[in-house]
Amino acid sequence: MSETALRVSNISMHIAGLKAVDEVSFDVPAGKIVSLIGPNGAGKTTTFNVISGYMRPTAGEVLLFGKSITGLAPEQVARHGLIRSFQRTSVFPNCTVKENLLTALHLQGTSGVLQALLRPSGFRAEERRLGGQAEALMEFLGLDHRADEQASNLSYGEQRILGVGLALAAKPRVLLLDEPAAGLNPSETEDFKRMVTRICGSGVTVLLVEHDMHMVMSISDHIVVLNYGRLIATGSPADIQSNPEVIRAYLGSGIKNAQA
Ligand SMILES: Nc1ncnc2c1ncn2[C@@H]1O[C@H](COP(=O)(O)OP(=O)(O)OP(=O)(O)O)[C@@H](O)[C@H]1O
Repeated sequence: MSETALRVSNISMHIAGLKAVDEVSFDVPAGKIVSLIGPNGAGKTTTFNVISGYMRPTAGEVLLFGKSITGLAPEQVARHGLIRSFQRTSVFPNCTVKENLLTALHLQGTSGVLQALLRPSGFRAEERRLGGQAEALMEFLGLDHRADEQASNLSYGEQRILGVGLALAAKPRVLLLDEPAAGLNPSETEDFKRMVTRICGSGVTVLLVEHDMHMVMSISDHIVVLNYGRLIATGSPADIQSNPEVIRAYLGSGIKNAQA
């Protein structure tokens, strides 16, 4: 059996008297792609906010590889290896693709002004090391041919991929993706799906919130369904597609949308 990367244990998040998330528990196995789905207002974003430290849950616990990260600030959660990539693109528009990745890598690196002043050769070695990592990341993302392009000149799909690249620069063990396919055209969605599969293949566990049911059903190992803040089903894509409660609450219209 595979190790549990992320355990969400009985979390509740009450906001102004509303049970946005109500006693939700699920596991994300290491090395898998898990999708969190459900109708608008079901509590998906709130669950992401709790997991990634943007909200402290009213009750319950979040464990990352067995260690509690409940109530930690987002930067502390990130230091433990859980990184969240946001729905809106968050690239530096006036920098090139390579500069974007180098900036993100520098934030993880050890070089600093003091080190540069004290030991310029060490600083140069660090620059070379990060340059090599940026090249490898660009190749992994399929953006190597765009290395010197300003990020604002990339297509929307490429900008989303670069946004994920910035998250990957932090070397996550678990990556949370918030509606990665939103606004992407079908061919960009295919590119994105391939990249998510490659990310998972490289050993990073992926949890995503997504409304595009074609994407969810084709890439997920496991699906978690929320409705009105409560967990109503978990299972494989096949289990979920044939679950009457999920069809009633969500997939009835979701499948129609996905096929449109
Ligand atoms: N900061 C907040 N203040 C008040 N209500 C909130 C807040 N955040 C979430 N809610 C409410 O909590 C419930 C769950 O919202 P949430 O955004 O988590 O759902 P969702 O499943 O992500 O929806 P969507 O698919 O539309 O993004 C909703 O009823 C929402 O209105």
